[in-house]
Amino acid sequence: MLQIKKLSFSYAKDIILKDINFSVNSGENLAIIGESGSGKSTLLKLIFGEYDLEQGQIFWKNTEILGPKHNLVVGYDFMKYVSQEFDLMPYTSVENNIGKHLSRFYPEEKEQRTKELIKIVELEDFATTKVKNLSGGQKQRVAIARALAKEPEILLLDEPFSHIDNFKKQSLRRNVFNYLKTKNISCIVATHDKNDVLGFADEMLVLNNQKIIAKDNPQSLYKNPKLPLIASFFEEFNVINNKIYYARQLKIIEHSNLKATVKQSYFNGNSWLIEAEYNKAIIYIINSKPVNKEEEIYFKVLD
Ligand SMILES: Nc1ncnc2c1ncn2[C@@H]1O[C@H](COP(=O)(O)OP(=O)(O)OP(=O)(O)O)[C@@H](O)[C@H]1O
Repeated sequence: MLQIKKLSFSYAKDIILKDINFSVNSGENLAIIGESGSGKSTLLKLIFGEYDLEQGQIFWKNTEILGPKHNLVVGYDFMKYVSQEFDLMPYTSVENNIGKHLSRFYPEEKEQRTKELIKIVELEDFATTKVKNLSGGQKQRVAIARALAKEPEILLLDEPFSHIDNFKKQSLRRNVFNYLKTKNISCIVATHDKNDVLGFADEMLVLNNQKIIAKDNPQSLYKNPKLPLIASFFEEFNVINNKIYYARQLKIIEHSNLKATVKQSYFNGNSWLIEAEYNKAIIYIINSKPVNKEEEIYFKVLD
């Protein structure tokens, strides 16, 4: 189990994280969300041992994770970290990057393991390509495969699919997260993308103003977002009478005492997002078809 106890950290004078406490079980997938600059990457780097803590402690099982003041080399064998920078060897092939840390004394196993990982990240066609000739998304996939090569006990992923196109994203998420579950590898994912969370994370932690403001499973946080910040991570939402409603919880009807004026309609695949003015504020409603600008509509709120 990973345990974070009373962690606080500042870069120079700016306090980034204050009194952070949480734990992650073996095999658990924890998603960390929060606005840009809320400290997600910093928290991952602290867990990896890249910086010294100002206060608090981090443990993986019985090992205390210590920063550079105490360790000549950053990091531990049981933990891997895929940063937003990837840190690959550009002039070396995909397969050599992935197999780099695997033992050369067992060439057959090394080759088999490398092949297995290349398949997980769907890079079979690029196995012998030099990394410098890959796209950003392909490099990101090499970095993920390399982190998995020696089967860590815990994996830290910073925006792991951010450079990967939408065609590949969903299948890669399934490959990687299912692989981690089968191997009982704990995983912490910092992300802006709800699709990295819904369907994969066991728990979700929300960072804001140096603190954890919510921690629960994604289903609960999605169904009952207590704060606009949490709702905004998932979908377009409205605050009506101090309650949060997703756009799909507002329904246009023939007549009601809630009247709004339409400002814009946006096609979003399954339906249309209607932007309208209600009580001098902008609200969003999901509708099956577009509505003309300046048309007056009535709506009801579904609980
Ligand atoms: N090496 C550093 N030195 C000083 N300040 C830093 C450093 N790295 C990050 N910061 C600051 O710390 C704060 C948190 O940054 P961090 O990268 O952890 O946020 P984040 O939530 O991961 O953001 P994003 O979602 O944009 O990646 C930001 O205000 C950032 O400017």
